[in-house]
Amino acid sequence: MSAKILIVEDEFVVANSLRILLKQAGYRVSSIATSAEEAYAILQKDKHDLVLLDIRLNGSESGIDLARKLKAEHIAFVYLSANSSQKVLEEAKKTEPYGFLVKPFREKDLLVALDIAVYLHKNRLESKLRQEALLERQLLEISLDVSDGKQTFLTIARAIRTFIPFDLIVCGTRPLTASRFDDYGYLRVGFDDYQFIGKDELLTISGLRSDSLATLIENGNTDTHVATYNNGATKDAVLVTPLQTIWLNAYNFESYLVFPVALSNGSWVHYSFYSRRRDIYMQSHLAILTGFVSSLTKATEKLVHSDLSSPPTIRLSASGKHDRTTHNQGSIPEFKSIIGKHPLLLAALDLVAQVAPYNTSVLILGESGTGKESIAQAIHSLSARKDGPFIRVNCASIPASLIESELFGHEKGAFTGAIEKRKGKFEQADGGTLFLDEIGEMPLDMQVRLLRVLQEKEIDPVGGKSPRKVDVRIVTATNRNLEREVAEGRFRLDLYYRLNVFPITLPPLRERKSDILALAVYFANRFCNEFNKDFNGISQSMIDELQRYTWPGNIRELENVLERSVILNDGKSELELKQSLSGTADKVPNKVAIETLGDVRRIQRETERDYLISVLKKTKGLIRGANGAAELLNIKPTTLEARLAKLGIQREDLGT
Ligand SMILES: Nc1ncnc2c1ncn2[C@@H]1O[C@H](COP(=O)(O)OP(=O)(O)OP(=O)(O)O)[C@@H](O)[C@H]1O
Repeated sequence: MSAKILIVEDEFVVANSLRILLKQAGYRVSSIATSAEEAYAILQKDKHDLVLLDIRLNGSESGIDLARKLKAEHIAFVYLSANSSQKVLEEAKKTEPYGFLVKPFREKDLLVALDIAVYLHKNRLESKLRQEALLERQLLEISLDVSDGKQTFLTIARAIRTFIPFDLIVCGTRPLTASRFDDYGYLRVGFDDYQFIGKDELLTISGLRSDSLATLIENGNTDTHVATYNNGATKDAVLVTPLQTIWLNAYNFESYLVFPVALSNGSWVHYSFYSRRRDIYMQSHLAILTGFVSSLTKATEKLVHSDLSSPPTIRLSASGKHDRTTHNQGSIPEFKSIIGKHPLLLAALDLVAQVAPYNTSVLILGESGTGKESIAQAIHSLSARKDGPFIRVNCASIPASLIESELFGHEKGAFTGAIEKRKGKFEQADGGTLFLDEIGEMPLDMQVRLLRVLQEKEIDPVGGKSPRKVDVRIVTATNRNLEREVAEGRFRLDLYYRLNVFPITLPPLRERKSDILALAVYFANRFCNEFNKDFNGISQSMIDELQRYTWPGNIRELENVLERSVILNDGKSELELKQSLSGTADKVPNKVAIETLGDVRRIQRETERDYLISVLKKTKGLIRGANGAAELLNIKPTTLEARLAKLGIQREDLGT
């Protein structure tokens, strides 16, 4: 049956022509509402598949206000709007619309947008239902489990994490009194790595004495109700309790959400979620918790009746520090080569774990060198397709004239030079994953073909007579702002929405500087192993420099810097930088413009080249044997020769 649509538009002429257009295209238009209030009343009475929504409306509420309600109730909507200010567009984007049409639009644009909205809604709904079923099952399993209290709480935290992101989760019984302060929590310190925080730890971190904490609790108000707090957001002014202030300050949290659960004995347990990110908690998070309140209550009953004093799974070590459950990305081996614990990276990995098992298309966004390919690989390895092929295509590196046959294959004789039949990347990826890197570079005519393949799930090889079915999961990546590309006419809106079903954004390295040291040590170990050298640590001055730098080339640039440092190291001392990093403007006054990753690579190559030439000059060109350059650099002569060849260093360069 065709989709049923409600039009919310206060300009009669526009609304009426939309109605005619949609009817002609086979949609059912139930009615036209001119205000958000009227539309909401209609939607309460009658189920609709989609709402077409103007932003500016009659009445006190705007289309964006209505959209927030639609989002909470999982009703799909597409905005229709005349040119709006950047601020309005930002607000509209936060409501996660299923499409956006700017007036005046063409009939074709409208129909494509609706088609995609219906597709997206189906996908999002399916994935939401799957996730909810999983959470429900996990919570019920917890209520039947026999673990100790701390383990039970950790299991609850892990299950909820996918739905309610947090850096710290705390639970405690209420009403709260100083004599019965039993709040405790888990601080997330890795993908699946948590640190237990009880009263003692809270006192240590806050620098408070036990009696001051007691006074604070006795004299202060306590949290008594559901609340979301977003620092900086003035709209939701809530009273922050003294205890919450301690948690907020202890870890520099910016947002929190409190959710109370009523127990059968009349008492309450409060779950508090804290995050270092601003404005993260929304009504939709509370709606999720409310939806699970019955199974969460069962798990909580189990939690409060568990023996908290039984041997905890996570033990305190003699030093008072806590042993971690795992290192790196913990229980997921596919993440083991993804180093870092920054909340922005962990948030991205949560999304990866969430989407990987399904066939949903994923769009990975991030600057060059942020690890997009590594993430695409992890999505494949975590999916049921993991034994199938993982095929990568760099859309930027294939000439426009070859891209069609490269992707879809060709028959023998299809064009001059096609001397035999060739399978395209789609067919090669059959049963597996096709990773289309730098999708923003794909020519417009190929974008149409790609859209068709995504819709029909079949390909047309060049010169072929009939289409062939393919079973491929598509993961795409780009370092471009695709929305801007769409606005400037270089990327098709319909393809953008099709690919953007599940976006994952990777943070640039400068926004996760706390991961730099771990990454540097990881790369240092890797290259020392590769070049067969001992790793003697990284000098403090190099660490300081790495921390100060802004990393335009992100992790790839850091990897290159470490490779060079290891090559230039004698294997007996700490790694040094030898040459300062070149990206920070204030450090290199008259530097050449460094605008692309290519510039960074070129400078790195030149530095390494200069250094090797200076060493070769010292050894008078001698590479092998005693006092040869290889010995001075403590690398194998063959490795040095390979580097010299790669950098194009010849005898003439030594000036001898
Ligand atoms: N979190 C990480 N831990 C360890 N190594 C990483 C991590 N992220 C990326 N790398 C490494 O950094 C390098 C660059 O990563 P990758 O090629 O995945 O980036 P990219 O975003 O796809 O880059 P581009 O946009 O230029 O294609 C690779 O060698 C990868 O193995």
